[in-house]
Amino acid sequence: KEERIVELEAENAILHLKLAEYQEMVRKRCDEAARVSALCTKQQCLQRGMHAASVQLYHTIQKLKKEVRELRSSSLVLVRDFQAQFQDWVSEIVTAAHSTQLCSKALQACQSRAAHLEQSLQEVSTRYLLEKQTRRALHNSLVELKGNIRVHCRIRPLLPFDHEFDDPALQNSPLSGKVVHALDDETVLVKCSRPGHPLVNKTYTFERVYGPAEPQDAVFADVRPLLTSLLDGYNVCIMAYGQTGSGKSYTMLGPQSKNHEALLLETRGDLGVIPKAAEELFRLISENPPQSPEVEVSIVEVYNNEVFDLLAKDISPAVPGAKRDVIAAKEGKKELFLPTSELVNSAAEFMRLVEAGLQLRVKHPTLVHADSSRSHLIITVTLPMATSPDSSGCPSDHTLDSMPTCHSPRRMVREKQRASSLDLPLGAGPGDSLAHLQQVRARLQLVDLAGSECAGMSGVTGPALREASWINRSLAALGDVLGALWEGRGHIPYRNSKLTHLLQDAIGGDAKLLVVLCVSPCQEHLVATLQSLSFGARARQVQRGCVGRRGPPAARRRPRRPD
Ligand SMILES: Nc1ncnc2c1ncn2[C@@H]1O[C@H](COP(=O)(O)OP(=O)(O)OP(=O)(O)O)[C@@H](O)[C@H]1O
Repeated sequence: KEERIVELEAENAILHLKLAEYQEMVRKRCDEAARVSALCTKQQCLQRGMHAASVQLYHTIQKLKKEVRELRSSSLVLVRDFQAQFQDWVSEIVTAAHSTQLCSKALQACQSRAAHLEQSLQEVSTRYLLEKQTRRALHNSLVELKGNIRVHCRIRPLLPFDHEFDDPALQNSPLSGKVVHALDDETVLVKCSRPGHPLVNKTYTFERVYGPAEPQDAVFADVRPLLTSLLDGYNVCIMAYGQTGSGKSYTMLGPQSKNHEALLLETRGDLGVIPKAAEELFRLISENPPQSPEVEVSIVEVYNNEVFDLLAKDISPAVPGAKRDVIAAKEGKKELFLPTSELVNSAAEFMRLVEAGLQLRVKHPTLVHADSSRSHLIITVTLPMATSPDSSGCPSDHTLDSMPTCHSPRRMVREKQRASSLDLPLGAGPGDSLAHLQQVRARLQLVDLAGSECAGMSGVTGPALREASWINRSLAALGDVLGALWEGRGHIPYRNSKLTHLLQDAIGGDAKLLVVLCVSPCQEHLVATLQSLSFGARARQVQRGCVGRRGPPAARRRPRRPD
């Protein structure tokens, strides 16, 4: 029994083990069944989604099929349209090609016509230029025959010290802008406007008008022929006139700097009339070998109606060097001022003298111009002219200015002073007859006038006001002299001012006189500009009779460019 019990217990244990095994299998099968059931559920969902998607896809495909059908029919229509349009275009292109051919033929015809017209325009322009030159030459000859004063006008550009400079709106405003314009190379247009009044345009005609952009070279190009005339024996005077700050010193000397040495160093284009004239003078002299290379220079300034010698030397050993000396008029047959004169052999020597003189010139800053010249500067260049003893060649009676050759320079200057003080030929002894004199002199005067000014605008007081008053008085005296000459009065009031007294020969005599009017373009200077332009207009009306030449007849000399 016990064995049986053990057997049964062992059997029971085995059965328990099997049961546990079967339970484990059942649990695994249950897990698998659950997983399979979840997969089945998921698959069912997917199947449902796929069904819905396939239904949607079916609808979409149906729709797309419909659209493709529509597209096909509309593309057929488009193709048909395009073919029709293409046919149109082809026919248009054929027509255009045809008309292009016609046009190119017409263009060729036009081009040859234009070339022809251009050529004739060129011919006409050349003829016009020639005619203009001829007219100008004839006008110059007429001016010369009548002894008229040539007047050129230079309009300076707007400059940083002008109110309008930085403001383009002001520049074009009729009440405060640029009101003076060069209409062409002979006409100045002034737009006169006052608040509450209509705009009045005034025009002035001169022998030459330089616009603001015209360089120094353009001014000198018109001065150069006068130097040829000087070497041909004519007295010449070139004078810059205008209100303060209008560009007189710029025109005559070039841009000014405190260091006057700069005059020699300035770029060539900027040099003014005086340095360029010096170079041209010595160039012309070097081309004419019989001509003496020495010219005599004197420099004076008229300041407060006194004449100052700017080349006077202080000979006292204590203060050697330059001295600003007053010159009193010497009474003789004719009152004369006798400034120191020096002989120079080259343009560089000439300019060194000018620079030395400028160091002594009186300047004073004003509200209108920070570097205002307070005196009239007169540089006189006297040139001995070689001639034969019997050559008369001189229509006027200026042989009194003749002088003999062959003296040392120092003696020549002294003798000249002595002779001119008596108004006799230099070196002429008691027995000398004028017919035997071997040289005559031609004179070039280069004048940088002080500028007229309105004390209200320039803001000067005290001594500067006195200077301004003398400047205005001497310029008024210049105007009076021109007025008297214009009216042909018997008495010309040269002696009313030292300025007119000194320039008497140039203004009323036989010199070729060129006045360069300098004007500002600004509205604020309009009154002074109109005054300057009226002065110029009056000056060119003055007829002084034929200008006279000193020296041998033109036939004996090398031909020069006509002035
Ligand atoms: N054409 C120009 N181009 C450039 N700058 C100019 C011109 N004209 C004048 N200027 C300048 O304008 C200023 C005044 O000119 P400038 O000294 O020649 O006047 P001005 O008429 O001699 O005056 P003032 O009578 O008071 O001495 C200077 O700074 C000068 O350099």
